[in-house]
Amino acid sequence: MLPARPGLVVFDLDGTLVDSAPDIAQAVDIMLGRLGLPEAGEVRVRGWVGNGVEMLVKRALTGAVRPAGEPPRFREALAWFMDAYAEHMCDRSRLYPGVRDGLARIKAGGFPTACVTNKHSRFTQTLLEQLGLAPYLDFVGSGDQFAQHKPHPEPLLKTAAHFGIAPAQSLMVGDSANDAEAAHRAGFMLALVPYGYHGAVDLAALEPDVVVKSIAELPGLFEAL
Ligand SMILES: O=C(O)COP(=O)(O)O
Ligand SMILES: [Mg+2]
Repeated sequence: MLPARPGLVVFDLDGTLVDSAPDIAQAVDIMLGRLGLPEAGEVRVRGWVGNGVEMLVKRALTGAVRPAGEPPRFREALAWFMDAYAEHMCDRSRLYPGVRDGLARIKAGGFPTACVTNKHSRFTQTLLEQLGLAPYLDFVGSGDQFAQHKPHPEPLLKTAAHFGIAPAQSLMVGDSANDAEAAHRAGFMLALVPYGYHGAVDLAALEPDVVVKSIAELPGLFEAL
């Protein structure tokens, strides 16, 4: 259970609000095709999302989840990916069930809201607008807008400071080990969703305050506090 009623609710994007992997996978495969390399496919790409676009492209080029250094043709590959994803960002990406309803009720309840993602700012705002989420979010912070990515706590600490809310009064809602580590290091409360892109990680091992099956469960939890 959450230890306190949050004064700020911060949402992760990919894997928490939006199932973006089908379009990300398509753009990865377009990029690999341009380089004359075999396609990766959606199942593998799902395991590569969550650490920003540069890491995604390195993973796609090497097939390794923790690639060392910069693989050959990285810059060229990154440019191909950025172009392909910009063109196909919203072909098949969908909100997870309960997201719109949950966000609308949280906003109506007067809670300040933010989205903090490792996604590049070239894509974040457009995706939020195309999926109709922009009106529910008071602040959006993308991976390239902070010096450090999640799991580093900086994006969360800067976001809490932006609102003037103490980290201990702030809630991170995410799907991955990156979100959990960032939340713990920042001193945020943590809610996790069981879907998304956390691979085989056991959610309990990430020590969330609460696991919610959908974002629509959150407003009821807040009311109870
Ligand atoms: O890695 C990305 O591009 C985005 O990941 P996030 O929205 O889950 O932080
Ligand atoms: Mg995520």
